[in-house]
Amino acid sequence: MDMSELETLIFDDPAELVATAAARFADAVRRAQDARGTAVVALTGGSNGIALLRALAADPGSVDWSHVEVYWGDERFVPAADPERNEGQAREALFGVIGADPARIHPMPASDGDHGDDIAAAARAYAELVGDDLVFDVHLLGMGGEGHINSLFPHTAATAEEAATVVAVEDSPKPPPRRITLTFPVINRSREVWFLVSGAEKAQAVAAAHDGADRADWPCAGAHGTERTVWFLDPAAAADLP
Ligand SMILES: O=C1O[C@H](COP(=O)(O)O)[C@@H](O)[C@H](O)[C@H]1O
Repeated sequence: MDMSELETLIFDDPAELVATAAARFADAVRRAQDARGTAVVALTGGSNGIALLRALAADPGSVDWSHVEVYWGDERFVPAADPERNEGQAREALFGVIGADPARIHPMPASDGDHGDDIAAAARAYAELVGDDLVFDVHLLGMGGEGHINSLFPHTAATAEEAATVVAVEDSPKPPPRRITLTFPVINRSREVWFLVSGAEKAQAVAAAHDGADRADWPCAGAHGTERTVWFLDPAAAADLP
């Protein structure tokens, strides 16, 4: 773990976890807007990441989305209409519901988009969009049982990346194999990094991250906010914590 403030919160169940994370997300956005005019966030896919967006859609007044710039931490490099896309799931859960301004929503390219099937060009284009100075107010993360976050899997070049902010992944161990992901250099300049994690199959990774494991073995151990790192857990995911 790093030196930024660490909070580990354990909720009775995933529904309570998501409801609290959504309320805190709305607060964090408001604070960022008060401080800087616009909030900048990175979203995640996965069960809790999409449930959080649904919770925000149920209370549309909680966030002024006209002053939020929305990016993604990772994406599956498949056609835009593929139901596996984090972006499509987010539109269905939230952005289509509230009629978000498309100019504020910055999805990662799809394999039938401007760059066609050229995943390297697509990753470069997203890196240009993110640039060298963008700082997320909140970067949401889901996590896999082997500790992957975004599409940063154990013992891969993407997880070891120290320079590029966005890379292409061609052989993800979790399907689909072709993905685009933000890397540690940009994740770790986020003000706040929030993990949304539930389920017994995640317990070992949660414990490894809290124990300061090597990010090559457990990528979740390498992500932290410059101001705050928050773990939103259910009891099953927290079961191996001391
Ligand atoms: O592959 C992915 O999985 C993680 C975690 O998903 P979950 O359903 O187990 O919570 C997700 O955060 C990531 O964005 C996605 O690409």
